[in-house]
Amino acid sequence: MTGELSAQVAPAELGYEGALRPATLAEFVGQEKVREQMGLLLGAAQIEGRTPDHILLAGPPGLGKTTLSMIVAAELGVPIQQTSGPAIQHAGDLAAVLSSLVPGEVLFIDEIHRMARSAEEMLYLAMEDFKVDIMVGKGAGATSVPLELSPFTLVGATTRAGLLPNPLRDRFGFTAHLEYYANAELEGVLRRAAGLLDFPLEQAGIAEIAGRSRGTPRIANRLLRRVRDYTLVHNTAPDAESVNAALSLYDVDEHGLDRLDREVLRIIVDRFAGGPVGLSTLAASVGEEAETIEAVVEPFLMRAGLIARSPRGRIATSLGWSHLGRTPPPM
Ligand SMILES: Nc1ncnc2c1ncn2[C@@H]1O[C@H](COP(=O)(O)OP(=O)(O)OP(=O)(O)O)[C@@H](O)[C@H]1O
Repeated sequence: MTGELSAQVAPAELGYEGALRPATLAEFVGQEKVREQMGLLLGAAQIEGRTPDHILLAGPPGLGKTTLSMIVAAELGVPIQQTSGPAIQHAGDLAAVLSSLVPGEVLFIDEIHRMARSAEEMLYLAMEDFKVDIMVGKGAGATSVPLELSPFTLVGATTRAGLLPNPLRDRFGFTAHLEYYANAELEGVLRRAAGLLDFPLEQAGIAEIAGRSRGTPRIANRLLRRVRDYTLVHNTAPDAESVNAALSLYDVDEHGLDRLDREVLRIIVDRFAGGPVGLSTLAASVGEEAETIEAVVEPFLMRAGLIARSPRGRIATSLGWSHLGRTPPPM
């Protein structure tokens, strides 16, 4: 353990998300291509008795990046240390984590695009040669002392692969692009989770939740839990009717839009006459971080065809207008 910067992950991680995390590649539902690519990468490394190439996981939140990093460690039978870009403010923070790694260990850096620039530069050498140069002293008397590291596998996760500097991106031997899950895959995620929770939700209910989960397993699992709460408290059957009642109580509409999504859409339509609206104006209007709007809300609304991006900002499509029950202005 290296203080607050990283946390050793106990195998039986507690909590709802932890309990539902698949532990092996075989249990990981969907993302066929990524699973196959990853399986090859890990298999070849194991045959040759070396650490695999460093892995970059790119994609929107909640699609399984943290889960995959743990699977990499579990499949290789090695420990994992987790940290995140924002926790690495200085090169020294990174040096402390790197020097504590045991041979073969997986280092998971979430939101790697938010790491300090000085640390990024240290990481280049560490990834390539398992070495870092530590600066000792200040000013004219400062010298750099090389430090050998244990061989390790870096698993970086980012929602913004485009923000990574090229030299860093190039040092990952494999980039997995995680895509939103198809409804059939989400049904698989939900069936697995319902089984683990001992909740006999019928197929129509599973399909209903999948359709409202925005292609995201984390959301699917969260909605499943709300539905389970509902059936427990109201003593109703684990069926589609309970799903509809529970999800309307939690303001998740039939397309999976939640309160924030609808608010963003409503502001574009009502306050800005359909747009265009710039990201920062939009974020300020709904009182949310621009990053949340950009990484979570927008991709979903765009995928659903409710908004579009123009060079001057976001605009509501005619589908977006009609989703709110408004008539789009004539073109
Ligand atoms: N392919 C999958 N099969 C089954 N469950 C999954 C899958 N992917 C994700 N999950 C579940 O979804 C939840 C969220 O996954 P995870 O935390 O790995 O997402 P993430 O992409 O790392 O998100 P973030 O970037 O926000 O941390 C976990 O509870 C995990 O069990």
